[in-house]
Amino acid sequence: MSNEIRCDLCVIGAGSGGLSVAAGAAQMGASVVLVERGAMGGDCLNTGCVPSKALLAAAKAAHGVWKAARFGVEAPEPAIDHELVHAHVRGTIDAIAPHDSQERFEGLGVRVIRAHARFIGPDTLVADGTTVRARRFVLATGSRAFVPPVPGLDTVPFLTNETLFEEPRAIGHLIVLGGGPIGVEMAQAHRRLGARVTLVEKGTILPKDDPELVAVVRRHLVAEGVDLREGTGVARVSGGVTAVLDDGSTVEGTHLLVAAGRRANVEELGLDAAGVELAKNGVVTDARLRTTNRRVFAVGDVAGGPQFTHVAGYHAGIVIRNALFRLPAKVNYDALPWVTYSDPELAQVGLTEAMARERQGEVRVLRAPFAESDRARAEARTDGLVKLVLSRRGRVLGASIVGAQAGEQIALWTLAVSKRLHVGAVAGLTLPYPTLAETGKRAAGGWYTPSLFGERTRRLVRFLARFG
Ligand SMILES: Cc1cc2nc3c(=O)[nH]c(=O)nc-3n(C[C@H](O)[C@H](O)[C@H](O)COP(=O)(O)OP(=O)(O)OC[C@H]3O[C@@H](n4cnc5c(N)ncnc54)[C@H](O)[C@@H]3O)c2cc1C
Ligand SMILES: NC(=O)c1ccc[n+]([C@@H]2O[C@H](COP(=O)([O-])OP(=O)(O)OC[C@H]3O[C@@H](n4cnc5c(N)ncnc54)[C@H](O)[C@@H]3O)[C@@H](O)[C@H]2O)c1
Repeated sequence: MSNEIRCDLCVIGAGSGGLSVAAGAAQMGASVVLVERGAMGGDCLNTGCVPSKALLAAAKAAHGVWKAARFGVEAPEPAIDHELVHAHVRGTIDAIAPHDSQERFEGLGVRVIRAHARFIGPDTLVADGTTVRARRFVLATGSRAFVPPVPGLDTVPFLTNETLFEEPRAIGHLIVLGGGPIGVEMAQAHRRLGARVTLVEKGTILPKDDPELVAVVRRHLVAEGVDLREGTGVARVSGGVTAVLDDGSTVEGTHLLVAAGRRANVEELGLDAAGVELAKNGVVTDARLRTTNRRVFAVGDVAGGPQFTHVAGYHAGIVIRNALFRLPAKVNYDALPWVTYSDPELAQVGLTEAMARERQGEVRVLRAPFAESDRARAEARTDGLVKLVLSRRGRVLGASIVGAQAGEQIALWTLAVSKRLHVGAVAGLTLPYPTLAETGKRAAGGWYTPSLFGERTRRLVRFLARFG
């Protein structure tokens, strides 16, 4: 039976971006229709952030047992029950799912349609026989794993983020194709859970991060037994599963994980009919996240920018201001943080040293190692570094942290970058002792070291001492 709905806002995709737009708009009084063809919660909840972080937590627990002897705690070799690990991953998703559920959104007043959406005109789409006419649309259709044109890949079984977390059995030898955040996180997780792992990256791992800090992550991966092959791609695959690399070597594995980047979901959406133009990986958007059809906005992975859940949430705020309040809010990624949840974690906000030098020419770089942190020593987590990139006058342009809880520590520096603070704002803080965050303060203090402990200060102190 066909019917027609008119609404203020129609959101396509119930992932991180679409749910944030729908929840915000509905609670602000807009009439909202949300169309989702798959599971509510999208990639992040079902096949991305949540299961990967749950798996990493299990892997960290196993690693903790191996490391316990370092503290004088003798423990037998950890036995991994893969079905229980899988149950933990599933249980974590299930615990979060109600927040993203159809019931919750209907409770907020959102009309939810569980079907594939396709535009049939610039202001009309159809989903499961329902025609939706909306004042504004939000495209939040996300992305999926990019499968590179490697010869033989169409003949062998391979895993992606969509199937990896469904595997309840032990993996013998995992070959990971791609050394971005997915490849690195999943390589370490599986190694720690007992698999042999070979990670093949045609360039260098984590290329968007500062190489000086990436080196620390690399050292840990190798020390834990990940067979890291950088600078060589996978030339072809066959059987179940043999990978021949560009350098001529052969890797025999039991499973292959393809983690070679993402492709935006733009197919079969009727974007032609809507007048929405495609970009290289997603749709064309302006700084206000408007597509080439001014009624249609795009958020999250399909918008063609950085692909993170917190970016999708940030986009949602921009679109709500534009679409509901007609405010010309624009995206700005200057203070965008990101974290790779390897162990040690790797976190970045603002400019890396290389980016800052390219854009600003002269910059100051300050460093402090975790090895000088009393807390890091107590916890035997001394391998880490805080690196600050400052303008000539001391404004914080960027911060990079590798080490324990780097992802938590980057919050302070996100504030510093977004508020364009002088490094003295952090150097002057009193932070609780002993915390890892003190390392950041120590790095910041480096700005003052040359003048504070220099000859001029010494002369001044001696001079003032004469007055009693
Ligand atoms: C393994 C992995 C780990 C990750 N870890 C992190 C992390 O730790 N931190 C982080 O910030 N980011 C992480 N990400 C990235 C993060 O998951 C994405 O950036 C985020 O999910 C993007 O949200 P989105 O709303 O754009 O898309 P999605 O969450 O993918 O949602 C899109 C939704 O649209 C639906 N859809 C598509 N087409 C249609 C259609 N035609 N009709 C109806 N519905 C449609 C899909 O079914 C899907 O539910 C990770 C990603 C992966 C793969
Ligand atoms: N912690 C997090 O926030 C987190 C975690 C996972 C994913 N993500 C998001 O998901 C996105 C996708 O992650 P990803 O790791 O799939 O992609 P990516 O694009 O970041 O990395 C893919 C890597 O695969 C390599 N590669 C491509 N083809 C290859 C080949 N034939 N042989 C060898 N190497 C090859 C590329 O050189 C690249 O380094 C990330 O960019 C990130 O935005 C975020």
